[in-house]
Amino acid sequence: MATYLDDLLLGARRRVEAAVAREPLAALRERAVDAPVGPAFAAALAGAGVSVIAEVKRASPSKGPIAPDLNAPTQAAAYVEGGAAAVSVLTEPDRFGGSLADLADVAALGVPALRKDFLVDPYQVWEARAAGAGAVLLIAAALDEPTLARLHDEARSAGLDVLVEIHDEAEAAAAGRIGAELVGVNARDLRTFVLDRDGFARLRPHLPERALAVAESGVRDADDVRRAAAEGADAVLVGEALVRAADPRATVAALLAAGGDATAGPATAPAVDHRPTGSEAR
Ligand SMILES: O=C(O)c1ccccc1NCC(=O)[C@H](O)[C@H](O)COP(=O)(O)O
Repeated sequence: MATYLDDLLLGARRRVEAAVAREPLAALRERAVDAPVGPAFAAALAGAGVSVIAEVKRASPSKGPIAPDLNAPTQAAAYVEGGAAAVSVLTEPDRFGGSLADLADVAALGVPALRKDFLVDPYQVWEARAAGAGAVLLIAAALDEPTLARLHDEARSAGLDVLVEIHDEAEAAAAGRIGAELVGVNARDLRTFVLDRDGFARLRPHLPERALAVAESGVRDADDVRRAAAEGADAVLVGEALVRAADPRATVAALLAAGGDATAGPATAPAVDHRPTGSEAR
């Protein structure tokens, strides 16, 4: 029986086909390398304490509509004022209500931005680059290992960082083999939507030694961030709790403080970008 994840992957393939018909890969690449490179994503997470990757999320398969009227750049600006190191933007339209326009609008703020979507084709990597993203998400559960490695290499050659998302020991090992430098443990099973709140602690020792570790999904409050910090997270990725918050700026600041960053508060300096320039990424 087809799962939600299968449907999401099928939808992604269909959107790629339609997009290629409008703009072939060669033309997209040409446009992408001429666009300014987005601020570095991974470097922004490497500071003291647990960094916050704050997500722009209007809806989800597990919850339905969450914040349907959310304005992506306004929400992202509040996150940045609260001290978020980076912003995750769901670009999947059918179940999450997102778009590449949201990604471009958020990236235009000058914040490191992650394209969070169901990537199955190099074309989507170049769409992210053209929109000004600093990173893309690759979901190990959605890709066989050769495809995961190919998309990882494509993203790196496009000058993007890659957050490799895993759910178990086998996927953690695959992340190591492909040279992942940024690995997220998603507490949410993408087929059943059940949250495994012990998953990060269980999988943390299996992550590639030098990789930054991100705890994704189900982070509700300061206690959850304290727990992630104690379990060895470098960053937490938080969606629903922030889009439902009455004051997203203050909520990010409170999560950041719980993560042990003595400098918690409004972000003042952009992250240093050590990645290739647009023409070097060509
Ligand atoms: O959120 C879902 O229901 C979902 C279902 C199937 C695939 C992916 C899904 N979410 C994407 C994410 O990974 C989360 O948006 C992200 O980690 C933030 O999670 P949360 O803080 O629990 O909103």
